Amino acid sequence: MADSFSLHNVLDKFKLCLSDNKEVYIQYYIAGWRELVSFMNSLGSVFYFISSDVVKKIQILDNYLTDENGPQYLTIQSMVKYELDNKLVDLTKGGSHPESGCRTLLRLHRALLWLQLFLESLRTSTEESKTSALCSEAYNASLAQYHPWIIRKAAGVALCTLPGRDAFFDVMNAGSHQDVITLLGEALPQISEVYQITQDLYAKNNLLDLP
Ligand SMILES: CCCCCCCC/C=C\CCCCCCCC(=O)N[C@@H](COP(=O)(O)O)[C@H](O)/C=C/CCCCCCCCCCCCC
Repeated sequence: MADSFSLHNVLDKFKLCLSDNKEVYIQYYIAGWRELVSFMNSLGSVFYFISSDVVKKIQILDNYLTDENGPQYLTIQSMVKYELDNKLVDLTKGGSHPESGCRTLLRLHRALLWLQLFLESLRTSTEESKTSALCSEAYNASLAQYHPWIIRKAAGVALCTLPGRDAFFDVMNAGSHQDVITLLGEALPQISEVYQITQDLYAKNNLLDLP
């Protein structure tokens, strides 16, 4: 169990993502995902195949951020411009840039929609709600369409092991259940704004279907 995990940490990172002119800082975007990985690792080894994929994608983006062209990766907007201007994005399969920043971030971006839907359903859930059902519904409405059958099946098995609603709220480590619900209500619009800005940017540049 990651003792230091708190829902506050996740939400703080996503809050820091937006610059004054509404660009999305990659540094904080991946920091938010790191917090989520720490949460997922606390749920047990059955989630390892999911968290290891997220860790791999965080690492790819972190490498871009810290290499010599790091300043080009300050925000998602600057990354898109830099990679497209320099033909560093494979628009079809089999090119020479299979792990571009744009493609890698797109995978996390799609997962951010899942997170948004899941947290919103948790916020409005009742004591009878089952986290596994809420999580599956959010998954089916977002990420599942991009995953092959075998991944969807494995995700379904993992989701069955999720703790119940009360335990889940406790693991979020953000006060009483009412505190968690209030916090989610305050923070979800910010995650949603980060999602929407990225979605519009990718749509404008025809990047939503990168292989
Ligand atoms: C305090 C917050 C409460 C909730 C926190 C939950 C923490 C969740 C952290 C991460 C969630 C899932 C992120 C999944 C990212 C998937 C990226 C992806 O689509 N990768 C696939 C494609 O990659 P490429 O091959 O094209 O490079 C890859 O094939 C997928 C591998 C793993 C399977 C992903 C299954 C997703 C299941 C979603 C449910 C997550 C359950 C979390 C439990 C709360």
